[in-house]
Amino acid sequence: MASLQGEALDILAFGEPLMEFAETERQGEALYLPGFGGDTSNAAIAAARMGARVGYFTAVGSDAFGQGFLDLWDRENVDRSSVKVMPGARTGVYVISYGPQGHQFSYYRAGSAASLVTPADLPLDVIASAKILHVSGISQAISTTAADACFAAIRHAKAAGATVSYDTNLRLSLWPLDRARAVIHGAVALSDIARPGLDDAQQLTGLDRAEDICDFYLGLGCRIVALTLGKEGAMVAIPGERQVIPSKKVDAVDASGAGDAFGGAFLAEWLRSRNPFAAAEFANAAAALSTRGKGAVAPLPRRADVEAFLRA
Ligand SMILES: O=C(O)C(=O)C[C@H](O)[C@H](O)COP(=O)(O)O
Repeated sequence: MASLQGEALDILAFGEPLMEFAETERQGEALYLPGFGGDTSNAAIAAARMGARVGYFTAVGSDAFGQGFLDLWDRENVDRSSVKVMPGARTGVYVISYGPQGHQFSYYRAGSAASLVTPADLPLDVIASAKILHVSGISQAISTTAADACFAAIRHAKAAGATVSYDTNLRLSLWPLDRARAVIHGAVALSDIARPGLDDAQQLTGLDRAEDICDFYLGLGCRIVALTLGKEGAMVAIPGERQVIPSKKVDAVDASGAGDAFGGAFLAEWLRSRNPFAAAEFANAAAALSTRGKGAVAPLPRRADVEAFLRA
């Protein structure tokens, strides 16, 4: 399904999709499992699997991986009618490898189609009609034109009365910390929902404690902070109230994409209940279930899986 037939979107996400190759082994030989990644695309699919009406904006190359994404979004009920296909450009790629510290990402994305997006490419009508615009630090790290396009999209969404959600997703192999901090915090200050992860936020803010980090992002002007704490769950803060929402235990295989599973499920559930604490409990369950298989998208649960898990 290329378009949700003119229905207004709950969520429009904007960023870079990346073809994924996740390291595995068969009979002692290294093997790379193909899959799909890219933080905002992962979050879009996670939200669509939870029943939200979701669209995605980016540019893909006129190559096999770009076509693979168009087909994926169609299968996942993600409206991709505003996605640009750039002739002669390539779709980015990343490899996930696993070591004692968990997963590591290697990128093959410089000059990718998504990094060539400029503010002039933005689908302004779609942005203005969605309830939530979701972007991330990675959406802004990939190029200066993409960073500018994110700022322009955020301002356009705000002017139309939409909610802006921002996942800080710090990737120091894409940009240095000082520039990342300036851009990410500039954008978070324009956003309503901040979605940092603890490790990223400690580097970005120089603060150690989750409570102080939540206060910092509320101080930038966000209405809701949903700070993920890895295995500990999440801390959710709104002005005047803060709660730790403990994680759900599962036998985890791979945490790649767990932050995006949380983010997509959080937005989908928050739109239904407008209760950020309940949304975080739901999102914790979705994130836990997403760690039971390798790769970012394939193991993402559906709403029925999350509800059954929460009842069990
Ligand atoms: O690194 C990038 O640029 C990507 O988009 C690749 C991955 O798909 C996400 O980074 C996964 O994100 P997490 O949920 O934080 O594990």
